[in-house]
Amino acid sequence: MQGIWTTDRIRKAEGRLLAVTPEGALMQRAAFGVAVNAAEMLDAHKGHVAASRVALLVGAGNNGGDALWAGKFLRNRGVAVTAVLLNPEKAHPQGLAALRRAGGRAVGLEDAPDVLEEADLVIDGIVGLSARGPLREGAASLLEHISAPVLAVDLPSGVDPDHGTVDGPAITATRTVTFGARKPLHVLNPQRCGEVRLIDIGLLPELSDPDLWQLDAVDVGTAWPMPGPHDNKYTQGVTGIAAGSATYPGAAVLATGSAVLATSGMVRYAGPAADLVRTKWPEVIATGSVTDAGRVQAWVVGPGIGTGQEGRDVLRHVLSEGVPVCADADATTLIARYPDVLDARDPGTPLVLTPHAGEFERLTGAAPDDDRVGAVKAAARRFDAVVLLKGNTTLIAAPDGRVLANVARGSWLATAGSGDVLSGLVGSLLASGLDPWLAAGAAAYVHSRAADLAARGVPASATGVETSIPAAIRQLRRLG
Ligand SMILES: NC(=O)C1=CN([C@@H]2O[C@H](COP(=O)(O)OP(=O)(O)OC[C@H]3O[C@@H](n4cnc5c(N)ncnc54)[C@H](O)[C@@H]3O)[C@@H](O)[C@H]2O)[C@@H](O)CC1
Ligand SMILES: [K+]
Repeated sequence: MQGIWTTDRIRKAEGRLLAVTPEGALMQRAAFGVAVNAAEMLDAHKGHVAASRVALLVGAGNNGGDALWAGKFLRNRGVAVTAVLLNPEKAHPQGLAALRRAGGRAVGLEDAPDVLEEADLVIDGIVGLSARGPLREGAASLLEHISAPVLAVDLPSGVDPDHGTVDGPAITATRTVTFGARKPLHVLNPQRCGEVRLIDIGLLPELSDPDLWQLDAVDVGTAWPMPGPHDNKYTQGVTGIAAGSATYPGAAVLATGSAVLATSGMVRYAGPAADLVRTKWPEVIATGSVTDAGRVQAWVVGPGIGTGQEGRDVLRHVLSEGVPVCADADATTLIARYPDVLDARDPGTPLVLTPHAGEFERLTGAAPDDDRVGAVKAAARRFDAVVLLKGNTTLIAAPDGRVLANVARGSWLATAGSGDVLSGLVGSLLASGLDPWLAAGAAAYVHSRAADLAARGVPASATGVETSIPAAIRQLRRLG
């Protein structure tokens, strides 16, 4: 699992590291990493490094210092480097001197439009860890002159480092090179950061207990249940699906199907769509009601069950069964409307809630604000549940404060029925006995990868996403 830390903690860790490192050494390491990435981008976009033109946008702090030193390293490779100094009196003195010694130029804001328009690559060193608010006037006026690829130093300037929010003019980077450890905006606003590359400057030993976690293919591949030689259909966990209604039988088919495809344990379905589910998934044991469904190791409840008395009874029944429950869609609305249904749940019974922003607002009384991480953590504590807040970056918080972020590569999952597929995945992993936080995180990961595989640049249906689940799991296994 990869860690992500807030800027306050990174700054403190940097302070400790700076105290035991020769002066300037960390900046040199960081800047060298920027220069290597710049050269790679020039090579990719122009086909050569020497004789290409790079514009540096240089702000008042060390972020600008990184850019100036990177410019010096690029000069050594024959690149024509021009620094645009946004605040000439405050530009990093050693960095500026080094760039000038290497034959680089420095200009003021008035010459910036021409420099930017001629550039093959722009390096954004306007502001880094100490950024507050959107770009100020001078820097903001330059945005319209940028047409070349942008390499952001540490973070795209103007984007809030801890929340990833943008309240005004901000840089959109093609690639971001960050130092020591990734910061929240890299996962909360991946669209602005482009591809994020991490340069090791020796900071990780100074950091512990990340504020956010991110799963990779190896983590998910390791966690994903694999039957052993002594397993049978029951020992791998039986998933129960309480979904669908006469009006929405499709939700039942989708949620059940994704549980069938996710692991090789057994799946039971209980609800009014039993006939349709049986026809589509003959391997499923389907019954008409949760009361005669038989034993399961986890329940998925909610997709398409409606928000009436019947749905409420179903929800109350599965919550009282003493096994982990993934409450999705209508179940979320029912919990918001009738919070006392949760009284049916034993305090020790794991619960996973999977709201989108609207359902989150219904559940908690407030839409997730700029601090999505804070909002989802508070909800997890309040409901004593794992809360999975859907979005382009899906956040998954556990009641003990751990938060996972899953970054989707595209937005193809914004399609009808996609949530039903996710809940089936969560349920099957809960049934296999996985820690509920990890189960929800691994499910979100495979869900988004299945969407990539199904879409490949064109819209994908929820059925298409579901059909791609085995391919997404196969990919994990290969990578893992
Ligand atoms: N401290 C360290 O050990 C290291 C720091 N490094 C670099 O140093 C950066 C942090 O440097 P600093 O703390 O000097 O701060 P920054 O360079 O992030 O910002 C400095 C100045 O920008 C101004 N500013 C804030 N918000 C602004 C906005 N929206 N528009 C325009 N100006 C704004 C601030 O008033 C401040 O004076 C990191 O992001 C990284 O790039 C690296 O060199 C690696 C080592
Ligand atoms: K920057």
